[in-house]
Amino acid sequence: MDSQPTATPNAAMRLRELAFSAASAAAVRAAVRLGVPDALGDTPTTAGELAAAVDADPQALRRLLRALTCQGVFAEDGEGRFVHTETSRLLREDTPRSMRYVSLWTTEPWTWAAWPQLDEAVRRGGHVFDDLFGKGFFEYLHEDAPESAEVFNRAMTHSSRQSAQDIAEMLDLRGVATVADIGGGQGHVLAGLLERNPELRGALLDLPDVVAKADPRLRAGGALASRVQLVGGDCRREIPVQADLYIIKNILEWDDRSTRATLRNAVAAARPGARVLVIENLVDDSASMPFTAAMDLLLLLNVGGRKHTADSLVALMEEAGLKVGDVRPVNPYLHAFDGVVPE
Ligand SMILES: C[S@@+](CC[C@H](N)C(=O)[O-])C[C@H]1O[C@@H](n2cnc3c(N)ncnc32)[C@H](O)[C@@H]1O
Repeated sequence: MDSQPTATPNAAMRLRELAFSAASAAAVRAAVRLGVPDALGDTPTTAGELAAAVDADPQALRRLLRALTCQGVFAEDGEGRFVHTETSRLLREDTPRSMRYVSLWTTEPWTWAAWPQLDEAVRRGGHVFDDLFGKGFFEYLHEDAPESAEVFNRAMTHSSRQSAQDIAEMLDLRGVATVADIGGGQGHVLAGLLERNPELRGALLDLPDVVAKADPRLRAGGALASRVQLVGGDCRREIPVQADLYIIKNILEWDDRSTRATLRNAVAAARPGARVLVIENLVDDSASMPFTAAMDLLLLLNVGGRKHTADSLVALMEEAGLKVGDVRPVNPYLHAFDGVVPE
C-alpha cells in the first residue's frame, strides 16, 4: 500500500498557481502597456468603456481584468464596473510612489528569454545572459534594447525617488562637504541630498550613457549643476572622484569580482577617514524576502549577481579594507552599511 500522504487540494492549487505565476506577471505587464491603470479614474468604469479608452478588444480586456482582479489588482463593483484598488493605483504613471516602471522592468522581454534557463544558471552557478544574447547585460541593454534601457533607468529613478527621501532623512552629514554617488543612476539620491543641504557638493558616477541622461537638475543649466561633477565611467575600473562620503546603493548586486573591484576602487580613491555607505536590499530581511529572493534569481540569470545577506556584505566590505560600523534599516526594504576608510 502506498503510505505517502496525498497532497491536499490546497497544496495542489497553490502549486498550480505558482507554476502559472508567469500569467500574473504577464497580466500586470499587459495592463500597464495598454494604459489601463491610467485610463481608469475614480469613477467605476465598464470593461467596454476601458477598452474604448485604450483601444483594445472589450471581451479580451474583460478577461485580462478578471485575471487581475482575482489577484487584488483592480476590483469589480458588483455591477460589472471596475474600480482601482490600492495595488492597481500604484501602476498609474502619476501616482507618487508609482510601481509602473518597476513592473515593466521585472517583466521586460529579455526576462522571458532568460527564466527558462534558470536550471542551467543554477547548475553552473553563473549567468546565462551572454550565451543567450551574445554580449553582457548592460552592453545589450544600451546597444540593442534602448526601450528596455529606458524602462530600467525610469524604474531606478522611481525607486530612487522613493528611497532618496528616506536616505536624506537618515543620513548624518556632519563633517561631509562632498558626497559621491557611485552607480548613482540618473542622480535622484544625489539631487535630493544637494537640495536639502545647500552647502553640499556632489559627484555622480555611472556609465556614460546614463550620466548623459542625468536628472535635469544636475545637468548644465540645472539648479544644482554648479555643485555637481558628472562622471561617465566604469566603477569596476576606477573611481576617479574625491569625496568625504561615497554612496554605493543597489550596485553591489553583480558578481563578487565586480563587487570586490568597486569596493577596492572606492577605498583607493577615498582619503583615510572618508565614509563608504553601502545601501542594499537584503535577502535575509524577512519583510521583503519574497521580492528580494526573486530579484536574487534574476540577478543570477542576467549578470551572475546576487542579493546579499548582512553577513556576506559586511565580509566583502571588510575584505576591501573598510571598517564596518552600523547596519541600519533605511526603510522597510533597504539597509545601510556604514563603512569607514581606516586612518
Ligand atoms: C540597480 S541600478 C542602481 C542605481 C542607483 N544607485 C539607485 O539605487 O537607484 C545600477 C546602476 O549601476 C550602473 N552601472 C552598471 N554598471 C556600472 C559600472 N560598471 N560602473 C558604474 N555604474 C554602473 C547602472 O547604469 C545603474 O544606474
